[in-house]
Amino acid sequence: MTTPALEAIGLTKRFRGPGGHSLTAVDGIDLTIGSGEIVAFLGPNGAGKTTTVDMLLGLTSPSGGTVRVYGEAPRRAVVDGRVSAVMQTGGLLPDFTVRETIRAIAALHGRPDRVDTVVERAGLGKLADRLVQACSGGEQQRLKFALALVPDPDLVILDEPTTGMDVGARQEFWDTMRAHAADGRTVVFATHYLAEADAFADRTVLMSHGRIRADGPTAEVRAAYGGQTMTIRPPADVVGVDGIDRAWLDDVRRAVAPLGVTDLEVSSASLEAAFLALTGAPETDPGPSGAATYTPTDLPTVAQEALQ
Ligand SMILES: Nc1ncnc2c1ncn2[C@@H]1O[C@H](COP(=O)(O)OP(=O)(O)OP(=O)(O)O)[C@@H](O)[C@H]1O
Repeated sequence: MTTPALEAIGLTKRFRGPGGHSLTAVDGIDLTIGSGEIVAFLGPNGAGKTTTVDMLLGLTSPSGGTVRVYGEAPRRAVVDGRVSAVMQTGGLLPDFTVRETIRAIAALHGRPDRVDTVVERAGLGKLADRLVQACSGGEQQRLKFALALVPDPDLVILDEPTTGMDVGARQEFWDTMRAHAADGRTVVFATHYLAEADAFADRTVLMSHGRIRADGPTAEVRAAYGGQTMTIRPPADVVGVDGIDRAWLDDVRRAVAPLGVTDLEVSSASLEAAFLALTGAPETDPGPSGAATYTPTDLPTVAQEALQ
């Protein structure tokens, strides 16, 4: 059997919280990630993602449980260049250029041969001679990614890697990441962005309150927790400037079929629906767009049956 990239058993981290109370940030996580997987850790603020990542990298010691990276202690795997990370925090030297920064880190790793490859892989060719202080937040984030690639790691761990990037930069970043993963590398990233997990991860591990709430192929996590979504187009006379008439919507909740609804569409719910269902966040109000979306749990059984 091949050694997994990551294996955590009963991984736990407790902190001393305000007033001396113990706070369990990570609560007995079991997790195995194989080589070549792209895995998203998805969860709201305070779910325990960063604490988990810190333990996977040996930056903080678990209060309980074990973690192995390619069968080794995390610190050993980092020293051996098998794993590297792009973290939320961690500074860059503002007076260095992008290339000088990469050269310095490559020298530290004894890998000066990697500079050109890394500049190209991270798409930094045009920025190579720019001072770090003149780079945007997104460009600096990309530079951090480049630094993580210097030791040619088998596993890259990224904590909120696209923070500060606009939509275009985010897209470019993930294109780069895909190219990196294409030759069998393992990528694990923590994110708040549901769309990123949906678009880039084969597998999603959904965390809240320090526990894993769901773990599986991203499409399955979506299907299991998001169920299905029904989109309806109401008759024109019930749509006003303020949106769809509330009384009419109540009627729809009671019985969809007799009300002249057309263009009934049933589709897979978004990962967002899964996320909301799991984290217990309030449901969004149907906007004034003239169309309304409900999860089946909103609807009476009769309406759900009509959709089967
Ligand atoms: N050093 C620390 N001391 C005390 N409590 C901490 C410490 N680090 C994290 N925590 C607490 O542990 C919990 C989990 O935090 P963590 O940063 O792992 O969550 P997260 O999912 O990464 O959140 P975010 O998405 O906001 O980064 C939170 O309640 C946090 O306040």
